[in-house]
Amino acid sequence: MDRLVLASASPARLQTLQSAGVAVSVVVSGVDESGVDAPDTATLVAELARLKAEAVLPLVQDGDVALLGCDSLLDLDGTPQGKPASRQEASEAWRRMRGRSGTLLTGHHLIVRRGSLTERVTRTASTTVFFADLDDDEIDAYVGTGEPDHVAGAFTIDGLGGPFVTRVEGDPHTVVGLSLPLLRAMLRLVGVRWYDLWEARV
Ligand SMILES: Nc1nc2c(ncn2[C@H]2C[C@H](O)[C@@H](COP(=O)(O)OP(=O)(O)OP(=O)(O)O)O2)c(=O)[nH]1
Repeated sequence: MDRLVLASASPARLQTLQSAGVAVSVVVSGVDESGVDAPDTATLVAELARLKAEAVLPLVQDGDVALLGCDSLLDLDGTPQGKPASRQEASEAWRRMRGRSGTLLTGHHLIVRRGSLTERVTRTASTTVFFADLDDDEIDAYVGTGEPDHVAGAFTIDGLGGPFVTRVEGDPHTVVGLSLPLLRAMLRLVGVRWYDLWEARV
């Protein structure tokens, strides 16, 4: 196993893996997330991650493969928040979030196929995110950049939203959309060592 197939259109997930030296190919699942329901946010992100990875598996050519699907949502008071549907929704989300904390949950579904054996591992990582107490003008300015439109919970920790997150408790990569230490542990459960996936380095 010398490459990971990422079943995600997320530039943040791809960048996270590439920065960690992982040889990665992207096959976007195109899964419609809208109709999927679950009793809680942790279960929902795990199910969405599973749907994405399983949708891509048949698209990957035969042979051995390690394939990962992910999904991220912000849980605020038990309510899952994905990407805002509008600028208005992003503003309303920030008015709820400011000065408080929420839990960013990222589901991971790993499929490893070796010959006729296919193994699956699903795990969810959670990181608590503490938000600065933005005033209305800051919220309007940040929402106006358009960055919140594309990210779960309408914020980033590694982009324009950086100043608006005062601290995190847990793996920060989970917030960006893919927990590297969790993926390492998942791979190990199915006999893949992290360094097997490192891009050949000169
Ligand atoms: N760079 C960055 N991206 C973030 C952050 N928080 C959330 N995101 C992004 C990661 C994902 O691209 C997106 C969450 O949406 P999804 O989990 O549905 O993934 P996405 O629709 O991007 O692609 P996919 O459904 O996997 O094909 O939000 C952050 O702090 N930094």
